Amino acid sequence: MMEIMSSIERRMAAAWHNKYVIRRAISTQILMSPQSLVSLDLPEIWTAAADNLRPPTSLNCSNEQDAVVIDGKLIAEDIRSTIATEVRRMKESIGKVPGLAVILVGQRRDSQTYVRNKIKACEEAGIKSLFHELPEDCPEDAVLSVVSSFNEDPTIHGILVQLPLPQHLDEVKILNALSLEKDVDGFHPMNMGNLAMRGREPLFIPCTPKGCIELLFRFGVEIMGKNAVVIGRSNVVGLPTSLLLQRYHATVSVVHALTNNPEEITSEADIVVTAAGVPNLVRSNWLKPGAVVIDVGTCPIEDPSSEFGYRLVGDVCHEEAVKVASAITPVPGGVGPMTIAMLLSNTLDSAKRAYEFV
Ligand SMILES: Nc1nc(=O)c2c([nH]1)NC[C@@H]1CN(c3ccc(C(=O)N[C@@H](CCC(=O)O)C(=O)O)cc3)C=[N+]21
Ligand SMILES: [Mg+2]
Repeated sequence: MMEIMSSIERRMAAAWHNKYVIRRAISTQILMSPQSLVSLDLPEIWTAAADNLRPPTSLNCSNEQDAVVIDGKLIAEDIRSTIATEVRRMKESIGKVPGLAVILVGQRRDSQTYVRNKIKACEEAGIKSLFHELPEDCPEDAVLSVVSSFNEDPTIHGILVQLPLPQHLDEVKILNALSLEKDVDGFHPMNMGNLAMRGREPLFIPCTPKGCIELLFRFGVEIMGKNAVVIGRSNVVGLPTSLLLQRYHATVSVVHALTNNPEEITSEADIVVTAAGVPNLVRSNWLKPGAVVIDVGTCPIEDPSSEFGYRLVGDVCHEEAVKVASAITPVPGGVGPMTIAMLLSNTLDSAKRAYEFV
């Protein structure tokens, strides 16, 4: 009994500590923390962050309080405005701008929305974008030839093949065809391999994982030595996120559809990143009090009241989780906008590399 009590006490203390650290981080805007994956001139970003980000109205540290809802949209806007400034500086000093090519095969409505958002974000940041649309039933050669023409185009520094591709196309073959230097999604096997291996650096970190880690950095969440659980093992989110968390010295477990006791494993985590695509998968009993929860799930569910006929929900039962977690990202308005900001960041980095512009 004694032991059980002290274990509960330890958890409560940890919960309180987490909330305290995060609230203090927000109140003093540790958003000023020198750590960032957006490789821009640090002093500039951090000044901009201090100006643009408003702290939440209540900074009480009491354990009864709901989790801080991490405003990914606001942080993404801040990053995008910093990128816009960099693009302007590049244009003024060398007369060049970064260029992104987006290839969309087929007519998926969600893909069309994401692609439109990406192109709009490029425009706002002063990044040139080229959009190439191909029909659902187009042959593989047609996609490969578009990829190869963008590979050759010196004004294009990033190429994005919107996933998922239609069934008849070989995704591995198409992603392999991208020039490594232009793989701003970071999905090329060479980039992924370099992300996985110690002592190596990938040219690009995949956008969604990079956005998740950036949110942790900006909220002053310590990663080193913490238990992190990643739910999902997809090539685009789960796998690279687990690798990235290991790079920052977390102890990482990956939970997936065939895991025996996912809630038990997840409830040990200080940091939970969930990318399963299953609405309401993560309930309050999955969470350790004070955990930081990054919800990557984007499941379109039918909603006749929305103008598009659907709306996006995450993997986390938000109403329950806010009562237990210390910080949580919403869907929409959390990781999604960060993904786009990181795509622009990778495209800018790529252009800087191509022109040797510092
Ligand atoms: N090659 C490739 N690269 C990708 O990065 C890629 C992809 N394929 N295929 C699909 C997924 C999904 N994805 C999202 C990007 C932005 C939002 C986003 O901005 N979401 C907004 C809401 C958007 C809305 O309301 O429709 C939000 O969460 O607030 C969501 C999802 C990128 N993906
Ligand atoms: Mg995804």
